[in-house]
Amino acid sequence: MNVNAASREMVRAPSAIGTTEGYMPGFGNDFETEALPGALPRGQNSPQKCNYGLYGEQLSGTAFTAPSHQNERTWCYRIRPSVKHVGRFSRIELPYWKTAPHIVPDVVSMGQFRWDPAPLTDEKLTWLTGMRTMTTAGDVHTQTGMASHIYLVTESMVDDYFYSADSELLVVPQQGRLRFCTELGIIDLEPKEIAIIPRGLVYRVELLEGPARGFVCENYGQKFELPGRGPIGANCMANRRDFKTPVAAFEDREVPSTVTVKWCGQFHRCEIGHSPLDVVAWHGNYAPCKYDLRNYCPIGAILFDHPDPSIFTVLTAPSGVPGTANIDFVLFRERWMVMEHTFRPPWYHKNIMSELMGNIYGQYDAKPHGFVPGGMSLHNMMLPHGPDREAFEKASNADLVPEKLDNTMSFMFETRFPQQLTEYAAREAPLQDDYVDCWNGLEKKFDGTPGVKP
Ligand SMILES: O=C(O)Cc1cc(O)ccc1O
Ligand SMILES: [Fe+2]
Repeated sequence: MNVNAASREMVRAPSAIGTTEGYMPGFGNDFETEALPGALPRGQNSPQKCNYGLYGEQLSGTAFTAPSHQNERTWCYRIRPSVKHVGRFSRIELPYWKTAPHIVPDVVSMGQFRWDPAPLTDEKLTWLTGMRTMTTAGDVHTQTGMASHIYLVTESMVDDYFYSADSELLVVPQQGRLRFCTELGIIDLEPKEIAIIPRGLVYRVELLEGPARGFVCENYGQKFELPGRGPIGANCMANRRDFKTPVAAFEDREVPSTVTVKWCGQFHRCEIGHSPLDVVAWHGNYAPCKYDLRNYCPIGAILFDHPDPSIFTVLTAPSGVPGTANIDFVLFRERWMVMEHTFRPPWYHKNIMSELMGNIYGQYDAKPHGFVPGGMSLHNMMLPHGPDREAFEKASNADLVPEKLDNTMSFMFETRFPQQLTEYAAREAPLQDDYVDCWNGLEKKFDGTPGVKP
């Protein structure tokens, strides 16, 4: 049966009761969904013959023997097994997408850096050709560390599919709208939302509204999960119910197509005669999802002092050392500042973790100017940083009435590993050569006499 041969639209499962159209709620839930009635086997994973002539196949996101609360896998019922979606591979180059370990001779990564937004372009760029690595950390071969990228997308991937064996991708759009057509369903993504694309999942990215620009955290390590809330309790921060996983969708397209695989930092491509997005039904807990950052409920200081930014963690990817993340994804969004007798912006500090930040929209309190939407900054391991002079003077002299920080959304990819700049970040991207001067004007106020100084 060729249900959908002529159409570019995938056949999507009807949404179940209680779901937003096209998505099922919950983070890490055990989902089940079918795009054709009866396609999902009942009561077992491997029937002798699957309905509709489908093939059963398991996608394992954790070791078979991972503890049950961490164990993630999904059972797919598909038109062809995945092994028919690959042929003979040949290596291709995507020169702007780099992988750790990647240390460029003559590029100095030790320091504080800031970039203006990567300029939008008329050049034809897809999700693959438009990916530009800014930093890498750790080592993909040992499944530790991460890379940060910016993407510029001006055209859709057509009959061209991709998966990363190296990593899960956390996508943070800043401009434009993208559609991720994946093996497990369709995710539409726009600024103020994020998506998680699991390791090994095949997809193509279509441009819904362009040009599109955004940030990506490529996680080589253990998957992102929700942070423990400790004494905060069972609610607030990111709530599980606000994550959305797509319902099953498939296409039965027999056209010349390509599949590109990222594997240990190299890219390999093969040609096949059909779309690999042919999963008609699936069940399991290893799946892509999206989350609307406007649902993030920040917790903060309600009397005095400025807490550590870990209170704003949306997602954390563990490193194996308890409490020390491979990556924390941290969100600085709209919130009230009410602290009394307090310097309210971030304090001056040096951090063993390295801090890669991006601005989605608005103004960030520690850097009122220069850190602009689409821009990025890096405060690398144990390099001091904090508010610029303007922010310091303003906050030191402000009338401490309750104040709403409005129209602001920045984020941080914070990793336990030092981040190495790519050649692109150091030489091609719009690096602000004068960034460190933002602290130059900080005055010596000390004059040896006691008392508060102007
Ligand atoms: O450096 C930054 O701007 C990020 C940050 C914010 C904050 O509120 C406290 C510490 C911190 O590193
Ligand atoms: Fe910081």
